[in-house]
Amino acid sequence: MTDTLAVADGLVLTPAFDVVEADVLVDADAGTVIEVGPDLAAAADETLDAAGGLVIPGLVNAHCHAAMTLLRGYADDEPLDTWLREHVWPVEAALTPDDIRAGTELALVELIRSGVTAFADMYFAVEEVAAAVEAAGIRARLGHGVVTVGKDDEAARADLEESFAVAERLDGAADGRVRTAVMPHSLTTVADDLLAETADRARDADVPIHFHLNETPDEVAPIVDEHGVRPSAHADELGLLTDSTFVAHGVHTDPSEFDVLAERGTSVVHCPASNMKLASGMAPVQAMLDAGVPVALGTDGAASNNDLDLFDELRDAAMLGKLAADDAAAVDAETAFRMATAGGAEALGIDAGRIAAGANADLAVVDLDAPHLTPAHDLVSHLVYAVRGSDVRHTVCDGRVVMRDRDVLAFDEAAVRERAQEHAVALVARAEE
Ligand SMILES: N[C@@H](CCSC[C@H]1O[C@@H](n2cnc3c(=O)[nH]cnc32)[C@H](O)[C@@H]1O)C(=O)O
Ligand SMILES: [Zn+2]
Repeated sequence: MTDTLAVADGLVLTPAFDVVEADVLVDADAGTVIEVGPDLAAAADETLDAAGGLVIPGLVNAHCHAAMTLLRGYADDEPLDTWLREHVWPVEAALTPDDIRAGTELALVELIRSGVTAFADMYFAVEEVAAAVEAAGIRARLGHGVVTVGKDDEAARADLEESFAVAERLDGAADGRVRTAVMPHSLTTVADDLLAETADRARDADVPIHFHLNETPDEVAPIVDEHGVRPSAHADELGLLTDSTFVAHGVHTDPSEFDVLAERGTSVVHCPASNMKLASGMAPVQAMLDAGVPVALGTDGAASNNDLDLFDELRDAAMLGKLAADDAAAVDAETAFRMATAGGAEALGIDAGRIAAGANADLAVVDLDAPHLTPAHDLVSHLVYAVRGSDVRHTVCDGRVVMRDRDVLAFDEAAVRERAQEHAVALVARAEE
């Protein structure tokens, strides 16, 4: 007999962006939605109370460095280049796998609490990240970040090989909830010959590629100077852009690049908070969407955000998108919400982002009973402009409840926080020795 779960008595956001009163009946074994409709709770084995709430597809955080929660608030108010080279990288050099486990568990608690059911992560000690994801019960596209600048040939080669080894070893882990990608850090931090090799081998192994693209002007000028083409064209010449590739940021991207990205079907993951905090710039999100570029949403790491609440990102994306386009109609609520759901699913190459019969049962229940969500003229507007991560009451992934009444089931939250705090303090002390 199948094990069923009913998300009962709430409102449900449909794929057409209508809000209906319905129960969601889930096959907990298969991890899929059986039916969306009235009065489905009576026959279910287990019920999740959604009364007073809105059931939404689980959010997808399509660009993250989860373990960087350990560096939250460690080095603020610096531009990308100094922030990375003078502050972040020296501390990261002292990271241990245990640190990464502790930081990732903290990130997972934060992600699940704000209704995220899938995320992409670029970091190292990816075994630890995968083990934490397996325990947490959500989905992820994981990869080892490769940086070759400043390394000798042997160290650079080892980093690249690790990226492919991780992608092969961990793909399909956690009952298929963990998928992988190869993740060269960016076009300016990985040598060209290794980028070309990455593209070739990724195609042969059928593994997606994820990297940072055009985050700052410093990532554009050297490529234009050396190769005479924009970075997206250069990436395309190297063979890096396919429909399974997804790139982070795309801030300093011009219309010729929109065409390349759209033609290849490469998704851009917009990270508005990180882009504002590091003063990287405003991504031309509406223009990219108009040109047919698939756009998703991400937080980036907690050290440049400084939290992992994707509802903040929704609001920031809508706001910054208007400013960038000089148009209040740009990046409207529905557009922003699609980026954080179906857009993220497309970027990660997973089936998610909608609540409908047959779809993966990845969803969250948002409490609507709050002063900042009153009155309720338009709930899609609320999701983007007014809901906070802390409004999420339950999170379900793959048909299983991962948070019930704000209690993340896989972890003892107090212990996770304490462990992260201890690891963060010891890490910084070691790095600054
Ligand atoms: N194996 C590499 C590590 C790369 S992981 C991915 C890297 O991206 C860094 N990172 C985090 N946020 C950003 C960003 O916004 N832009 C570029 N890099 C970032 C992060 O600190 C981490 O070092 C090594 O040996 O250094
Ligand atoms: Zn990043």
